[in-house]
Amino acid sequence: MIDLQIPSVHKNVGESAANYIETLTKPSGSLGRLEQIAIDLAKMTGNEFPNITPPGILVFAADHGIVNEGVSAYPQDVTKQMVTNMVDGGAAINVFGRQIGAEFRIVDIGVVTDVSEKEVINRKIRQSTGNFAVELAMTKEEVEKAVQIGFEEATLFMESGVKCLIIGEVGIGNTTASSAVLAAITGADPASIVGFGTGISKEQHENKIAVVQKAIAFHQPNSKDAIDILSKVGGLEMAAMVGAMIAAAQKQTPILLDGFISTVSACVAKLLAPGVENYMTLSHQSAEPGHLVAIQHLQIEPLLNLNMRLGEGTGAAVAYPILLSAVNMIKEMATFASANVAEKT
Ligand SMILES: Cc1cc2ncn([C@H]3O[C@H](COP(=O)(O)O)[C@@H](O)[C@H]3O)c2cc1C
Ligand SMILES: O=C(O)c1cccnc1
Repeated sequence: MIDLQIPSVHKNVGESAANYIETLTKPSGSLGRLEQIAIDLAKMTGNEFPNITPPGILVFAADHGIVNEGVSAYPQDVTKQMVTNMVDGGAAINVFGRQIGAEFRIVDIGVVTDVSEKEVINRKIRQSTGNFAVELAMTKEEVEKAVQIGFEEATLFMESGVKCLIIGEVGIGNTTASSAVLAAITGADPASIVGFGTGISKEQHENKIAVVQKAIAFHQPNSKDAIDILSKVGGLEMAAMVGAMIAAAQKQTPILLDGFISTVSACVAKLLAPGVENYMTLSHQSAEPGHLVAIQHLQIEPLLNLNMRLGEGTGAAVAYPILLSAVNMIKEMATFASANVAEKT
């Protein structure tokens, strides 16, 4: 298992950033939350003038046996097809990634079919998880392997120069796995978490709630044991995302969370490695109802609410320029003294 120790954030650097922001040529507090974002990034990176460029988008792809229960609006084949689409640059995450000058990598951690594209990093652990309505999603060893792989791939990505990590996913059925994981962690009724995912019908939604309720009753996951929860009702890409988040936090690299799957994985990461959450910023609030439950659990404030519900890392890529604005503010604005502007009377 990977090292789970998370370094403390640099509180003193945050304090100097806050003091320095007070000297910039603007009324105190007038850049609102951008000011706190700059302070938070300074605390994470240990640099009063943080560098978050280039951002890196790391997508983990995997399939889910739970799709046999009729929980998604799309066929399982779409996972592999979207991996190909991402390699070809046509997915939403490619578009938004290009627009922010992001580096992009995609890892196959458990797609059910063979992925032959050489651009896809092949770290397949198994072909899809098991159907957790009737069996374990995966063994505890497989969970630990996926966490380890996520950790390794994120580490390599950061070593290549990435300064802010966006961790995305693709995997048909993963809103069901995320709902079950969140129900296991929070104890909340799946009925208050389960949403419409890719756009299922009302009948399918009722079935999806029942599937998650039954799975929780069947497996009785231990709410305090991240590995137990992932093994019983999780996903391979979720476990890899957890490992990637821990790697970023250990390198004191800011993590920009995306939507439902990303935030649920962040809740798991916090359970496994407390302190990891201090390196996270939440990009947006997804339309998936369970996202609010995860947000409240993590006690983190989303930057945007655009009614998005796609995943892939898209919300994070769209929100990244907000982080960049905060950083450029503290790096480039003149001070009252340097610009010879009169201070408040
Ligand atoms: C074309 C397409 C592209 C996607 N990109 C991300 N997702 C998102 O939707 C899926 C989860 O929803 P559910 O649990 O309802 O299957 C995941 O692949 C997630 O990344 C997509 C879904 C589709 C159909
Ligand atoms: O919020 C998300 O991340 C999400 C919602 C629906 C489908 N896929 C992802």
